[in-house]
Amino acid sequence: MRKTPIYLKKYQLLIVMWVLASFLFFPLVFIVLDNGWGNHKHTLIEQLDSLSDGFNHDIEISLVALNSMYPKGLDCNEKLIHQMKKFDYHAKFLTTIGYVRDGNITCTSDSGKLQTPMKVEPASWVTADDVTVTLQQPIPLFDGEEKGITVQAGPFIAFLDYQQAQSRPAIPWLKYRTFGLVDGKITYNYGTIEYKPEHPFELVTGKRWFEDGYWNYLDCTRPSECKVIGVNVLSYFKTEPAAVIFLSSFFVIFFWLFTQLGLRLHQSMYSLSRQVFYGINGKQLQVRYQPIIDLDTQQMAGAEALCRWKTINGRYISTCQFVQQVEKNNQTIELTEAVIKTVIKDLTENGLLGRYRISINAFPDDIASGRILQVFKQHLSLCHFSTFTIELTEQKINDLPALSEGVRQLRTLGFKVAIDDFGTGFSNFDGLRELKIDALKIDKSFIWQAEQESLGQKLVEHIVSIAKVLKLAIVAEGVETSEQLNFVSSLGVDYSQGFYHSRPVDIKALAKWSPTKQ
Ligand SMILES: Nc1nc2c(ncn2[C@@H]2O[C@@H]3COP(=O)(O)O[C@H]4[C@@H](O)[C@H](n5cnc6c(=O)[nH]c(N)nc65)O[C@@H]4COP(=O)(O)O[C@H]3[C@H]2O)c(=O)[nH]1
Repeated sequence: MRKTPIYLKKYQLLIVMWVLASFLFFPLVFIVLDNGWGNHKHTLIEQLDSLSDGFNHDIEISLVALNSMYPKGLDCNEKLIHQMKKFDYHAKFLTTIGYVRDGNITCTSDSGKLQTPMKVEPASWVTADDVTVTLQQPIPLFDGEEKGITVQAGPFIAFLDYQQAQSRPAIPWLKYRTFGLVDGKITYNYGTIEYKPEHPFELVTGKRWFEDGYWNYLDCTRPSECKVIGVNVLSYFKTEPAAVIFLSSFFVIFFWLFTQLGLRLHQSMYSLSRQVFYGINGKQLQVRYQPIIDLDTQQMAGAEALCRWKTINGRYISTCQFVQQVEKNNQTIELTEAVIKTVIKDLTENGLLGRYRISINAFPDDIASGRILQVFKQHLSLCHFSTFTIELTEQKINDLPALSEGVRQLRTLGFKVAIDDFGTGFSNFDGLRELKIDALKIDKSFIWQAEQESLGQKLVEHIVSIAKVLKLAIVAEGVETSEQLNFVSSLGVDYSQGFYHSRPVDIKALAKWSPTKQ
């Protein structure tokens, strides 16, 4: 038996599809953002590089040049202060150059000779060229003092000019900041005002989406320096309506497509063909029994086993529709085996095995191939074979010689074989003779016409006379009224089956069934 697959409800499937759609849609948002600022990327990096070059250039020109001009240990004099002012004036990123003697700043380009020399704080880092960086160095400013980053080379110390290092970007949604690095620690930083990613060096993976409202890009290609460029996502979408239109159209298309796909999937998941494929099992398949009355004794001679099948939603569908689907799915033997197993179980549990003759519907091809016989041999002991009748519909006969052989084998082992719905298929004498069956079941459509004088009546009479010639037992199927019953009885029909006697019932009801109770 096949394992029942998971049947997702419509809303569950749609949720799965929408999650999938989001997985595909969000990369698109990244692509749009990436494209949006990608055009400006090179210009921006160039600008940042030139800022950085300018900054390094300032240090080089001012400090290194002053160093080569003035050795250590000088006293501050007018000439030195004047030189420092000159370099300070030309430097763009530096402000206030000072002279250090014995660990104290003794004069600066802004304040001249200091009344009280200012102590140089311990260096935060010393670079390979013996340049020291101090992060919290007090600096004399007007009457008071300010703390800032200083770079010291030799006796000269310079303060980073933050006014210069801060700028407003030309593109409102692009922000940037450059960080100087010594031994992996931040020294100076400059860039767009307000934009200071808190942990820029966690971004080493490259791009990370939505860090503090920015889509950040990290560029650490230069030694001792990293640039972080951020796209302000909200302001980008506010200023770029084309991107918004593009993304919203894609959003609608994506979700519409995936909704349609989900609905289609749901449809095929619940298709009759699939449900039948997995649904020939004890949960969905049941067997009902319709009594067959012996018209001589007026007693129940046996019953026909008729299957009932419900969908996974618990709705019963017409047996004919179900059987047709079983044939389309090539599951005929699977169905017959399931019915046979249920019938044997039902009969055994209710002490009816061997008490009544039970008719089982079978597909002619399964009889021809011997599969039916195999199934019976597998599930039932040989001594009970004679209490079963195998019914086959003449409409479905494909290979008459093979079927005759199958029928012969069944009968040899004790089964009775009957032709079901007789009159609706080939109904010819030669065929009947070749098959060597035991009984004929007259199709209900003829029985229903037989009440008044009609062609139907003549046909029933004709079928009965054929059956008698061939010495076959005759069953009238679909008997619904006393008139129909009287008519078939008067013709000498042996058995009657139909709603007049009983509708198909479950095994418990069959066990209690008696013709007088009806
Ligand atoms: N209106 C009316 N109907 C009556 C009356 N008496 C019996 N019937 C119905 O006629 C059908 C008789 O079975 P069938 O000719 O073998 O026709 C069966 C048989 O060909 C097929 N079938 C049913 N169960 C199985 C099965 O387990 N295996 C196979 N292979 N086919 C089956 O499906 C067909 C339809 O089965 P059901 O829907 O159960 O319909 C049953 C039964 O309920 C009556 O007085 N009035």
